[in-house]
Amino acid sequence: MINLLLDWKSMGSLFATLMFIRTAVRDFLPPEVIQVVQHFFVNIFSYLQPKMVSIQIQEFENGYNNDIFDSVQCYLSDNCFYSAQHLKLSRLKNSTNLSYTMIPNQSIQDIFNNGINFKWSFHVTDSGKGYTNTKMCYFQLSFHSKYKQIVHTSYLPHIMSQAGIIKFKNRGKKLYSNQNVNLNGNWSAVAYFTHPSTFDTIAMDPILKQEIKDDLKKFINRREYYNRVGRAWKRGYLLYGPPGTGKTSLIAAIANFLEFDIYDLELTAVKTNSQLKKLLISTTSKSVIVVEDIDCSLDLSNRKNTNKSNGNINSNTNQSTGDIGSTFGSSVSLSGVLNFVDGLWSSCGGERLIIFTTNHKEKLDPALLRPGRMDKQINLSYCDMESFKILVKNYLKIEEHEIMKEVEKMLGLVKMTPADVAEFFMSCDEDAEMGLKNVVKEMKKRLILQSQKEEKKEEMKKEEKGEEDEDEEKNEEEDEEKNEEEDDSEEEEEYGEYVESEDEEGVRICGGII
Ligand SMILES: Nc1ncnc2c1ncn2[C@@H]1O[C@H](COP(=O)(O)OP(=O)(O)OP(=O)(O)O)[C@@H](O)[C@H]1O
Repeated sequence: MINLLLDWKSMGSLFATLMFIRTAVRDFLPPEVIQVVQHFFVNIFSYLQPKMVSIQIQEFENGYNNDIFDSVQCYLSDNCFYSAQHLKLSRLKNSTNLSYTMIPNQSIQDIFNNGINFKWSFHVTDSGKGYTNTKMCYFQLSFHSKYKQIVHTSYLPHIMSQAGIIKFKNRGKKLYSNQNVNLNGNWSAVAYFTHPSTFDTIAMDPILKQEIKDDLKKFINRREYYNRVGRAWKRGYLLYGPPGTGKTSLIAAIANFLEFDIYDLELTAVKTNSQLKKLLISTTSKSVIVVEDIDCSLDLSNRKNTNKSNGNINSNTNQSTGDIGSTFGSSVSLSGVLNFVDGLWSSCGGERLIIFTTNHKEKLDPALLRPGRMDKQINLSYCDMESFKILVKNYLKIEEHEIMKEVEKMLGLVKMTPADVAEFFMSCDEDAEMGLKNVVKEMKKRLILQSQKEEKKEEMKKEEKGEEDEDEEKNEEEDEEKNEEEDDSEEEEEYGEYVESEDEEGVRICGGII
């Protein structure tokens, strides 16, 4: 007790001394000296403090979804359970997976490479401009400046590749957007929503549309049939056509029609065949598995080479064989992909639709296209009048218009994708006349460009042909000269020099030696 009193007494006198020194310094030292001293202490403190770097990853960049944000979100959702204090628990429709997600202003630690500590925090602000709402979300990564290089070369790439896999597992209907992720101020890697695209909003040939719907209905009602014939209950679709013709929209329409979840398989993020296998087996029944831009995901045209070296393309026993994904830093082989399409998950039960998309069908290996792997190939092409009418009805809320006659004439001459047309209709605020006029204007512009291009091509062809003709003439002349020389020398050898004369019937008669 006495010691404590003594301590308090000494503390009191210490404070009194400090106050005295402070007053003395203020009163007697010139302000310039005080400033220098202050500066000195600030420098010392900042030097002693760890130098932290922070990186902000925003959900939207220039109005577009930021892929990195998406990946970080997926990565952290799988890692936040052990380190966050407040969590949100959710589960996808039709899924058995539980998912823990963070609440705004929470931070978590992520230990990388057995010891490097990274701090992640999640924030939602009202000031930013989101794509569909005014909330702006971002993740902040903080770390010591000495790890800058590691973050750039190892940690962020690690997150991206992990996210590719986690995303696949959890994505559900989140394939197309994460717009509703922020509506309640929380984030969730497994948030899903329904893409508004339906068969009614898709602009395509009505007969083809009906055919697809019938095919899908038949497929989902055939459990018994698939069981009886001993086949996996799956169906493979290939959607092909130029960009902007509605491949992604059709996938959403199919999923909505069947009420299936969608899994977006990013093949480039999958490292090995066995990983691919695990991912596919972990998909739930009643799902659509999508591999977009298959020609860009893997160099599938290499199959022939692979086949030669392997002898057996469908064997999946050797991981190193058919390692065509290696160019993309992944070792998923064509055999892995083909096995997957062939019904690797037949043991899982439940129906699955596998949809591949490509802008370049001609680049795909025939092995991937054969029936059984791709049961249905759907070509989505440029706008024809039928699909144009659907777009007019959906966007402009009209069925007929005088200008549509002009459009009909031009559609046969100019290539317009449904996405092009939709863009013009979107920007006219439902003013039908303005929308249609803008489309016609664009078509005329394209028509002029198209004819200019064709003229140029014609000219180039003519020039090339002219050069070729000249070359040919030259070659012919040279050949003739050569032949004549050869003939002369041959005959000279046999007969010596000869004279040439023609008889009455025009038959050439070679004279003998004169
Ligand atoms: N057939 C269509 N019917 C209705 N809207 C369409 C159609 N095609 C394109 N669109 C519109 O254009 C946008 C882009 O289309 P979408 O992404 O489906 O095309 P895509 O063929 O998948 O393109 P990409 O090959 O570049 O992925 C869609 O959001 C939709 O609004």
